[in-house]
Amino acid sequence: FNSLANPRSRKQLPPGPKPLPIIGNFLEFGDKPHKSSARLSKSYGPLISLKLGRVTTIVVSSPIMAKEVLQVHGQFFSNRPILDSARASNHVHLSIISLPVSTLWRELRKICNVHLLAARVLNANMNLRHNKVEELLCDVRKSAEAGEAVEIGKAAFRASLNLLSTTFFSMELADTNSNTVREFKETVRGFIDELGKPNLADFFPFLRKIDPQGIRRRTDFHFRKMLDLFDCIINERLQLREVSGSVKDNDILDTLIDMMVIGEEKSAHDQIDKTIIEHLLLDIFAAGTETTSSTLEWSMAELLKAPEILSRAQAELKQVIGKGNQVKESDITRLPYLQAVVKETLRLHPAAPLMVPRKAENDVEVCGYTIPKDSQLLVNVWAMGRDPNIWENPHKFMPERFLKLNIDVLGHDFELIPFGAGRRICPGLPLATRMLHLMLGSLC
Ligand code: HEM
Repeated sequence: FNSLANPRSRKQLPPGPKPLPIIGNFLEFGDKPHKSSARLSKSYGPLISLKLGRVTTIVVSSPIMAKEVLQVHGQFFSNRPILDSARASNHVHLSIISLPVSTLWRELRKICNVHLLAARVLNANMNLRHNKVEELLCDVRKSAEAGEAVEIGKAAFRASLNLLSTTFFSMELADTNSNTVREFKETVRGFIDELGKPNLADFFPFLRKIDPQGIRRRTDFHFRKMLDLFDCIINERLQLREVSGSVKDNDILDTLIDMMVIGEEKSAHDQIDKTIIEHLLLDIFAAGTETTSSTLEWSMAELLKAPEILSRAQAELKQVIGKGNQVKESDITRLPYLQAVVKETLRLHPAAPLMVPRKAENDVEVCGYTIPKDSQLLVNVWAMGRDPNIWENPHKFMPERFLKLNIDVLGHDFELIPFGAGRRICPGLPLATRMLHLMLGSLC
């Protein structure tokens, strides 16, 4: 695997199926691209190239190759291709997800890492999440007492959204106005659905102007609604501050507003204004809700299919926390089996099976092949999680495997990277893992 072995002049694309004229390999790629590219990798190897319309797409599906592109050559794959839907509401120029590595992107990452999602901040607001989980349990109990089935997917989405909004806005959003909560949920769902649809304009850039499926237009509508909502929340808090003098909640919303005010005074964060904060919140809610709730839903589905695993998780909870006591985030480190259940869920059902696309900034030589400049790079996390060369009984849900393995999801162990790796690794990882363990432990 000497990535510099081949002379630069011999540009050789990684192997892959022959593309058809115009559509390229769209038919092979299909509507379950993580599964189809896993199948193709069996014939062509762990580094394959496909042509999707006009876009050269490289799919990586082994930990060694993932390390090559995300770590060894990470600096050339640190940006992302721009989805046409991200152009809605001018989001692309302010979005932490879409921005290339730049001063603004670094500033936004710093805000996330230091002010929003650092352990110190998450410890300070964990009681808010504990209260919200109690509400989830109340709803589930009520349904159980009435003999009604609980739709876990719906409950998980609601709970994830509530935990996220309570973390960022304290209690206000969820408590003051239930219409706002409902509208918020519908809007988040709306744009997540749009972002999940394959968009012809991304594969045939000349179609961008006409937005053939109307995805950018509808995304624009949802983005505007969300941005208006964040604007209202910020304005309400600013008014509250005016009424109560300098009294503050000292929560994340206050921190963000302080940054904005400092921004107006052009000191430390002189790039950060209200618009940027609103777009950052938009990304956080887009990236943090469906991912967390679908992972929780899969965990519950796997546990309900395997009662002996559920019993073992319950026994651990009973022993460590005591029956009837509330699970707290501070208990997670003492619950190795629960942690193993979450890892096993992320191995089999990563919320982003092909990670979030990256883009090659230059021609890059990897293991004797050339990944051409501007091609899109996908890392098949789903295929690596099910690779029999890496995992024993790869398709079986066996949390106990992680009790023996020293593997975590923090981006160092390339066989398990559900949150990505390298400089664009998911900044929400610390909050996502807290929410997942808290909700799953509580439901168990
Ligand atoms: C189970 C839950 C989650 C999973 C599996 C997940 C997974 C991912 C993945 C795979 C990436 C791309 C990483 C890369 O390119 O290396 C990502 C990026 C991102 N995630 Fe998450 N995520 C989750 C929850 C969250 C939460 C709760 C938040 C916010 C609080 C969040 C915010 C973000 C943001 C802002 C990015 C873009 C970072 C950038 O491009 O610089 N995620 N996530």
